Amino acid sequence: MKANTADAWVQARVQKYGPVSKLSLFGNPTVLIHGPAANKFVFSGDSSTVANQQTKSVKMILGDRNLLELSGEDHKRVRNALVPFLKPESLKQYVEKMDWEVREHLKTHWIGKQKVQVLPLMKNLTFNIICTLLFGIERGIRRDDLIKCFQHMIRGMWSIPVKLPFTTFSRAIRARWKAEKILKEVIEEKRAEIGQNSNSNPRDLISSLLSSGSREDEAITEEEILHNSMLVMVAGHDTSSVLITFIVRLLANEPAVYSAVLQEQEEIAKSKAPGEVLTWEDLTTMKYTWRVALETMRVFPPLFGGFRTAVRDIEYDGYLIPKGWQIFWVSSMTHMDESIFPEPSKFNPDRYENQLSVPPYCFVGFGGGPRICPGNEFARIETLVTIHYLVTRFSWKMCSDNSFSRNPMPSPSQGLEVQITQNKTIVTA
Ligand code: HEM
Repeated sequence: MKANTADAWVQARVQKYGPVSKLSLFGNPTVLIHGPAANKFVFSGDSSTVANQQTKSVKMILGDRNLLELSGEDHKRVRNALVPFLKPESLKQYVEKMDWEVREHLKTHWIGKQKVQVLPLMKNLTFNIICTLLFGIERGIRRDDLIKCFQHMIRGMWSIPVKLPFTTFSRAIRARWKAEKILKEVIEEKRAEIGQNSNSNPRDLISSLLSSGSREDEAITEEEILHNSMLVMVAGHDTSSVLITFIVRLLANEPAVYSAVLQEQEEIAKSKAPGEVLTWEDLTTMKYTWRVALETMRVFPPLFGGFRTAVRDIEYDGYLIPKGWQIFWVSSMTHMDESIFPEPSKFNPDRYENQLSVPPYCFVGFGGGPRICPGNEFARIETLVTIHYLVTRFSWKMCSDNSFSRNPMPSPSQGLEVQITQNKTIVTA
């Protein structure tokens, strides 16, 4: 994984052993499957066939009531509480806040600089966006403390769960308790606010969760709010920061795509008065830029794949998957299948001109079925707003080479160091 040999490794296995093969991963018997039918089988499987299962480290760090650990009715109930705030109708009103976060970030970290490292900066930006929009946590000591906690927690999620002092995992567990303490204070504050003004619409995800479910079968517990807040912070900022970073890398390597994105974004920038913010309507016109993002996700999916567990003996494609075995799905084999995406190595955003031309379960950057990423619209908005300000205000060229590793998210060499020049043509505010 680390040296980015994962795609080649999967391809070699499939060539040698065929579409279904068994192996041992993390000490567990595992079946590797791929392709649209496999994706459909994994994503649409119900809790009587496949269960979602994360590693022990992930479960201990995020808590056992987070969505990834839940199945059946429990999963449905918690997901139903989470989703309303992440729907386009709710997110529409937050474009202005997102716009403000991006401009503040650029003022602090890009303007006046000659070189920047894109990936760490994008992690900082997407974390701040989540804190403001989803958790209503203002800038300051509390937010800075949370960022530090989450950095340790994310490192620990991919480590071996050894609870000895000074291990990455132990540091992650200590950070997790500190993050939980901060989030508990935030929940108490939001609860008090709701108590004082029970008729107002929820302004962030925690308030929305606290206000959800008046019926007993809809209610979500405080523990579930905590564990899912931690999940959203991790799932939300790590993935989007990788996507934005790889778009920046791609735009440096593909001049024709860069010109087309710039033209689309300049049209919008020219229609604005100095300092005027982007609106939801502006985002709906950024069609080409979003196609570039989709194509970036096809070639460099932030999530390489994932795991499920067979709840009972299951027959798949003529093979028996025994109860308790891990099922490993990978996106790259489907995304690089030339019968679905002709000339798969060619970067071609026009593939998505007609969304219906991509058959179901073939583009799985956001997963599929009942566990499809509930943050996909949130990711779309933050990506488009960020790319708008980056291309209209800066030009860049890469300082580092084109290589990247996976740990397990794709991570460009030297965090993608780029040399930047500030554009003079568009008025900045
Ligand atoms: C480019 C950005 C993103 C990518 C590529 C991405 C990708 C994915 C994928 C592939 C899954 C399904 C995993 C599986 O079925 O095993 C998933 C699930 C999830 N994502 Fe995202 N995600 C992104 C952004 C976000 C954001 C911004 C949020 C929150 C605001 C979020 C929250 C979640 C949650 C909570 C789940 C678990 C859903 C469930 O189990 O029901 N993601 N994501």
